[in-house]
Amino acid sequence: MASLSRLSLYVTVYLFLCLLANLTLVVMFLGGHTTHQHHTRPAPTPAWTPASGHSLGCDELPAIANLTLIGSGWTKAVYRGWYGGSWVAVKTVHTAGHDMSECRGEEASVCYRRCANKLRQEARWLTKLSHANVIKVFGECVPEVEYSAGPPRSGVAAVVVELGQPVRIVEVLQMGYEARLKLAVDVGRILQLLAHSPLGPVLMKDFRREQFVLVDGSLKLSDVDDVVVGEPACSTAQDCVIHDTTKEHVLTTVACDGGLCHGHNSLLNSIYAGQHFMRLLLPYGGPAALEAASLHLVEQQSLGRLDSEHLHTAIEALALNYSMGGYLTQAEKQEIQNFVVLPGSTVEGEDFPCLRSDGAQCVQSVSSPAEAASLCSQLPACSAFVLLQHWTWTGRQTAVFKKGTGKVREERRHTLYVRRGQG
Ligand SMILES: Nc1ncnc2c1ncn2[C@@H]1O[C@H](COP(=O)(O)OP(=O)(O)OP(=O)(O)O)[C@@H](O)[C@H]1O
Repeated sequence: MASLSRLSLYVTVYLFLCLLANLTLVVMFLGGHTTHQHHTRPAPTPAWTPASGHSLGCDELPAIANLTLIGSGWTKAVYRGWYGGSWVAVKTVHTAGHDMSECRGEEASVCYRRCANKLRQEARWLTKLSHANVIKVFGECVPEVEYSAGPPRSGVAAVVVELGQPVRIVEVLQMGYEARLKLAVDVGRILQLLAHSPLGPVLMKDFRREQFVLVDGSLKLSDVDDVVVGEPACSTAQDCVIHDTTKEHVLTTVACDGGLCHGHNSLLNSIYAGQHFMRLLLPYGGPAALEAASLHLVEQQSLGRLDSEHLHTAIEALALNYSMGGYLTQAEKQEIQNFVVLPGSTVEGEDFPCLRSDGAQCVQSVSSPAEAASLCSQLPACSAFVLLQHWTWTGRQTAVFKKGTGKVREERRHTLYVRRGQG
């Protein structure tokens, strides 16, 4: 009964998310722009590339073309713009945002300056945190001038950064296992960075998906204006208690040592990351043999038993296990003996659909020819498979499974394996 009501809760949440996603699309359509599709490339503006190392400043800001608002939060309004042949994101003060509208008692210019300083501080922290999973800063312009509202132009505080796309739950849920595993590895690396950053141990007070963006399939930290640098102060262990998200139950306590709660930030970031990412990214869709380990990892994380360091190690180990096929049994590894190998050959057609992939072809990455042989043996329709010269980010090779070997032809870049007694 309990699992039935949990199931109906999941279905309701899922339907709500779908509805939300559709509404968002309608709103974006009516608004005349999409937040994630790049428009046709405009003509190049001044010679500049993100790799040039040249930092953009107030002089370059007016030359950023095709500005479109792509997102906003409490403090910032973010635009996409075109500069020197590349798309960039321009962060500005959100003049209609919470931080500006909350300070009614003060002069607008005072509030604006506070927000502009927050922008500048964020640019500094992003630069100091420099990492493959942190958005790159290309320049900033925070002039000491009077408050001036509107899109980025001279006189407006702005920080130019690498452009990403928002992390949308519906899209994440539609990703294949390997793409989700990549994001989980990225979360682990971001947690590790925050725990041992050049700034000291950093806590993301407001750890939500909105604080991250996707760039070419990688997760990157993009919003660090609301972080705490350094562990909280304490006088007894009681000050170092970590509660669950409802703030009602004590999850765990870290040591109070030398007046600081040691490991507090690392543990709390890990708990938040479990709720907002790992729960969605890890448990399902991978090899059945990895499911139990993945579920255990997510559970340990939510209970506050895995700090950032341990989570990072565990997720890297999981990814390595996946890439090497460490989960295969001896019997599964032996299946390859039932196949004949034909290097430089392929099969034309003979495709069949399967649960592992979309479309008419059965395509999947494999850790080795032995894993492909084992998978083929488990599929009643399968009598051969072709290994392509294509490897995924984990180093696994792409295999195409075939139902017959009617038309075998030469193909230098393929290796054909035919089940004995077939064809
Ligand atoms: N580099 C980027 N590329 C693309 N979109 C971005 C980028 N940075 C931020 N955004 C989008 O703009 C939104 C607002 O940006 P940001 O989170 O920095 O503002 P904020 O005012 O600090 O938000 P919050 O109130 O959540 O703290 C984000 O949720 C994200 O969707």
